[in-house]
Amino acid sequence: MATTASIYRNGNYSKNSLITNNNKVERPPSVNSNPKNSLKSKSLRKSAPAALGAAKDDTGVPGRVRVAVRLRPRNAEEMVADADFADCVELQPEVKRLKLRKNNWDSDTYEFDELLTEFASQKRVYEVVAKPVVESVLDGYNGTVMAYGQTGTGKTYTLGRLGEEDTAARGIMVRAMEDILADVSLETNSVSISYLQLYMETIQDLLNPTNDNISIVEDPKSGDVSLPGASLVEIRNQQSFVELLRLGEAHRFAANTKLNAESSRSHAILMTSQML
Ligand SMILES: Nc1ncnc2c1ncn2[C@@H]1O[C@H](COP(=O)(O)OP(=O)(O)OP(=O)(O)O)[C@@H](O)[C@H]1O
Repeated sequence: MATTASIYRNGNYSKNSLITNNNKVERPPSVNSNPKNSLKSKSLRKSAPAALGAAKDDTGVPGRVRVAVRLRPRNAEEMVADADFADCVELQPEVKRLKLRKNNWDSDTYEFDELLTEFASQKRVYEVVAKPVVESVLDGYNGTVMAYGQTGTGKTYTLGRLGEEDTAARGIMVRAMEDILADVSLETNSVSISYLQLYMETIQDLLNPTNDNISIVEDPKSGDVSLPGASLVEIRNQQSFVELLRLGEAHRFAANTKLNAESSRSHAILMTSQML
């Protein structure tokens, strides 16, 4: 099970979106004090009458973190083992709740903004989770889409699939850039990306691997966080974007885990900026 969080915030001269693949973190990441370009913790709400009331009141509050959960289908190994997710997870899409069964007599229920079952298409996931953030970025706000979950739960699948053989499999990054490029004129605007990985406490440039210790700079006055050492590459068209993603992916640190033969092992961060 992977969760995705979407955040929208006001921006200044440029419009930025941040798409991250947050790997193997046991606890939600800490909340950044800077609202712009920030990675924020997901707001899992345990279902209780008061919490449900608060969630309804929250709807439409600008800048609120929205959290969706996606259940992936069983993989080949799980099929062979005849694993049954229903033993521990029950999705209740009509009320957007997920029940985690601890044992036969004890369970916890959580409420999400969106629940995506194993039958949810990549298109549906994009439209529910990321499209609103992309639209908000095109309106001049900063936005972040973050995937979070245990190894093998489908973060890379959800965000990073290029969908070259099967266009229906295109993930959030490819679909987001398609929508950005459909909206802007590259004759008058410029769209650029940085693509990075966070591994073993250092940030490496996936578009220029020799640049392997990028520092994080925080403006003491505004609290804005930036990575001045990261390559910023201008996008000419969708094809050039996909080529950069492929280049970056080739530089990503990967190794197998017990649960995923092609585990990414690092946090990937794609940043796009649109300059007016
Ligand atoms: N919704 C889905 N539909 C079909 N297959 C999926 C889905 N989600 C994930 N998978 C498959 O499950 C496997 C693990 O997915 P993925 O590599 O995206 O996990 P991950 O969370 O990025 O793992 P890691 O953190 O180890 O990098 C892959 O083979 C992927 O193709």
